[in-house]
Amino acid sequence: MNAAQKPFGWGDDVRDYIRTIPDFPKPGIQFRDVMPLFGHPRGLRAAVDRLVQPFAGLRIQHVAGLEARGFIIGGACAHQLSAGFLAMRKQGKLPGPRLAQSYALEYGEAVLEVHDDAVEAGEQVLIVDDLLATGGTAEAAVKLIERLGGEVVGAAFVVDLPDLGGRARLERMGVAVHTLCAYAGD
Ligand SMILES: O=P(O)(O)OC[C@H]1O[C@H](OP(=O)(O)OP(=O)(O)O)[C@H](O)[C@@H]1O
Ligand SMILES: Nc1ncnc2[nH]cnc12
Repeated sequence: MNAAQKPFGWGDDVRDYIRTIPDFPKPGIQFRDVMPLFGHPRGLRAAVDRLVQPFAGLRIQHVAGLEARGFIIGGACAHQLSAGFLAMRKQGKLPGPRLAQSYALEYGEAVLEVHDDAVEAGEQVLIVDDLLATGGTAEAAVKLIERLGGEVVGAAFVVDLPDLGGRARLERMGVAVHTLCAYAGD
């Protein structure tokens, strides 16, 4: 039985539906693949419900999803919170006037961009992504939202890799971090 066929119960650990692929995309990286969780009918529902739970009842105007897997789970969370969806895109994808922020990844470097009219001053934004590693991507998202005048109410991730320091890095910036599971020590 593969993960998509196994029934998902409310008490289940989301890790049972996340696959680890060694040495992807580079030797030494343990790639935590959330797609079996997102591909499971009740797994996706459980992930969304658990991610938005601490933020339900807040006045959130936008969920900012980080390209690319953050678009899947962030779009679903935006719908659940009756918020708009804000696309934080990799460089070169946005057609209109935009702000850019460069950052370092666990395995490379990149630039995140957002349209310069995507957030009104004072609007509250929740950041959502599949995984928090070094926190470089999420830190770039926080900086872009704040440069636009928005307020980051929190950042929610399915997976935390605490050994890579992302949670501590975001918390040092004053961001409330919510994660559903962690992989540490390997
Ligand atoms: O905390 P960090 O060290 O910044 O790493 C986390 C980011 O890395 C992955 O995205 P990736 O850049 O691989 O893009 P993808 O979703 O397009 O595959 C993941 O989806 C996060 O966005
Ligand atoms: N170990 C990892 N698994 C999946 N996505 C990642 N993004 C950064 N590090 C990752």
